[in-house]
Amino acid sequence: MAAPILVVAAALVDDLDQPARMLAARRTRPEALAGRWEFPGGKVDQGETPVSALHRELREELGVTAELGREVPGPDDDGSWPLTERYRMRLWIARITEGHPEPLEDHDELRWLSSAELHDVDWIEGDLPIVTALRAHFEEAGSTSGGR
Ligand SMILES: Nc1nc2c([nH]c(=O)n2[C@H]2C[C@H](O)[C@@H](COP(=O)(O)OP(=O)(O)OP(=O)(O)O)O2)c(=O)[nH]1
Repeated sequence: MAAPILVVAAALVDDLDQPARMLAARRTRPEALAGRWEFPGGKVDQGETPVSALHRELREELGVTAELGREVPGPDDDGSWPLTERYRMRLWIARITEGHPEPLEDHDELRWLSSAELHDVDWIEGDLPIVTALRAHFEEAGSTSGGR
């Protein structure tokens, strides 16, 4: 079987070091995924690096520029998260530096979720372990912020 296709995405947060809120996006297509929530991003095109693909996707989908923080490593050898048999995903924590996010392409709604709300939306199945990992990261960041 062919190697799974690489998707790149961002966990956009309000603050890279002390994240309190993260942006989730609701998909409009394909039909099987419409209405499910995900991390903004998309496939890496031929000739693109994963990081340049991610900047392009954020610009196209949300109309924003972002600075990337650390990558959230998944269990695969290349640091990716398995999504399905067809796709694997690398994910970076990121912060918007220019623009106000709008659901320009592929999404019809955006929501900023607090750490306690991270599981309140209907995530695409393959994203659930990532959301759980991020929640632990948010809580850890919160507990080291001196209760701020
Ligand atoms: N962007 C993104 N895709 C995800 C996530 N979780 C998940 O299973 N996927 C799947 C959905 C899609 O089948 C695939 C990514 O495809 P996409 O449709 O976002 O990629 P793209 O923007 O390059 O799409 P296209 O122009 O080629 O249609 O990965 C996620 O959190 N974010």
